[in-house]
Amino acid sequence: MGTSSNHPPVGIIGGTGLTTLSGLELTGERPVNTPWGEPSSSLVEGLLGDQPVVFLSRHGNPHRIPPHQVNYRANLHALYEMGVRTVVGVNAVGGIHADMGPAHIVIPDQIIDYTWGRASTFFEGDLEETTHIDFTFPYSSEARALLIDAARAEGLPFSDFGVYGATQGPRLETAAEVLRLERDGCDLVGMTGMPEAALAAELKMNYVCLALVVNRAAGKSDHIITMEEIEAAIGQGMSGVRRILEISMGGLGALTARSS
Ligand SMILES: CSC[C@H]1O[C@H](OP(=O)(O)O)[C@H](O)[C@@H]1O
Ligand code: HPA
Repeated sequence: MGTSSNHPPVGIIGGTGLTTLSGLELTGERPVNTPWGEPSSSLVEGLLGDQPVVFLSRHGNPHRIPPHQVNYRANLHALYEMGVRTVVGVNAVGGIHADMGPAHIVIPDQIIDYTWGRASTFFEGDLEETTHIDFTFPYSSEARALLIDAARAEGLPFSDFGVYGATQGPRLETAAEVLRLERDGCDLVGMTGMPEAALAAELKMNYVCLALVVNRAAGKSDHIITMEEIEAAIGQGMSGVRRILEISMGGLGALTARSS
């Protein structure tokens, strides 16, 4: 067994195509419960290099929870209780920007939230005061820089910018909806980026999105979207995502908690 750094564990929330994290030297696995209910999966503890990691599968393992039914509050709270202060959310996305085709990696810098009806805050119920967190920059700039450096070092096809449009799902979008997202300034579309990012911010955790484009968004190619093309893009691109995680992990572990 390898030796562990003294850094707190980094949380990795794996999405479509990343239900388990190969390369993790396992140190434990436990089911947990939280005041917000059960997380999507048990929490898998291990080492990536010498960095402690806690891995959680957003859609469960096996993949069975649709995006609008993920218990995002339980997921983030469970990671927080394990000592995690920096979280990487790995997401499969549709590419809207012309340069963001299948197997392209994106480290986005902004979000627009189109989801509805999801439990999206920890600040509700019997409160002593209302709380409005700042969310100007939803992703940690330090964590983004580490992922960008790793993608560059590996020579992977990637973009260091992008607006993630979070839709409700579970259906994919219409072509007109994607045109609207594009007019709004979205470069990517996915179904799970929110409220995950906002809940991490409420807990003062650093949060960063590592997105793999698995299809061109609806209407942006000459064909409809198929699961076959999505699986092919995952097969082509997820190894790069894993490499970025491996390379950046020590730096992510060294980050201090979000200041605002
Ligand atoms: C057609 S795949 C859609 C599915 O994949 C993405 O999940 P995740 O962000 O967890 O990787 C997307 O948000 C949908 O849930
Ligand atoms: O085209 C998409 N739309 C929404 N979510 C997605 N997740 C992967 N591809 C897509």
